[in-house]
Amino acid sequence: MSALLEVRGVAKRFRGLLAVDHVSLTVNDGEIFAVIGPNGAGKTTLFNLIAGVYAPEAGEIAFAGERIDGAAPDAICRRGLARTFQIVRPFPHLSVLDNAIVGALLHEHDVDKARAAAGDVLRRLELWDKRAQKAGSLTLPDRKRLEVARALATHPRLLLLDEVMAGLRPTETDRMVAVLKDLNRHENMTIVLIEHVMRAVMALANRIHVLHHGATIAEGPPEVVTRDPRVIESYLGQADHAVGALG
Ligand SMILES: Nc1ncnc2c1ncn2[C@@H]1O[C@H](COP(=O)(O)OP(=O)(O)OP(=O)(O)O)[C@@H](O)[C@H]1O
Repeated sequence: MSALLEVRGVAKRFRGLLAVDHVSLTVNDGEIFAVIGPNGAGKTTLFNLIAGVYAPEAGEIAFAGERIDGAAPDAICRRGLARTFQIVRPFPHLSVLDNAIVGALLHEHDVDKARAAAGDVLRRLELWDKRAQKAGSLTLPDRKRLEVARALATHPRLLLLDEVMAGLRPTETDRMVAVLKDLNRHENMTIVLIEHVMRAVMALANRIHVLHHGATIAEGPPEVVTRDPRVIESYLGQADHAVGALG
């Protein structure tokens, strides 16, 4: 397996607080890689560094062998690295289809082709029947799926998913897990997900990276990481997470 994303010793500080403390990780082509950790551990800030929202104060980030740290978010997205946001942000007054078209137009300047590509993505995410609905009127599970659809419409090689299971019921979580597994298996989509829903992490991830106070405390296959005493103490020991992880 070859490395698609390499993060080497990145750091980011907010007013003296080291939110990401010299973190390194490598995500291989075709892998599903999870980043977990307690609230405030630095997971979203790490995504923001990878996606170009912030430039790291230390370290380097390479995507497909080329440095991307310090590049603008749209330039990084154009290279094939798409992300969703923890707080879903579709354009509420646009239809579901138009939201997906906006994503597709990043690579495809022909509007008809962008529309066709957006339609493919909406069918895959089971949103085609709702294509004419305003995004703002969707239920939470549908908004979460639209967020993934918008990222996918940009035609990425790597998807960064920030808590796409949050607030979903178990059956809706299972649906999202099935969609992501299908994308990974049939499109060879590499996926990095931040996720608190351990049932989904265990069902999806090849490897898990654990952050605590901005720093890495463990990394490895799910069955190893979830037995690591430091991970149990800092994160999985919290009742909410233990149920899903160990049940
Ligand atoms: N823009 C910002 N300005 C100041 N502090 C910030 C900013 N963004 C994040 N932080 C702080 O950095 C730390 C890491 O936050 P971050 O959102 O990356 O954690 P997280 O692991 O994603 O948490 P959660 O699971 O709650 O989403 C926290 O202490 C947070 O308060």
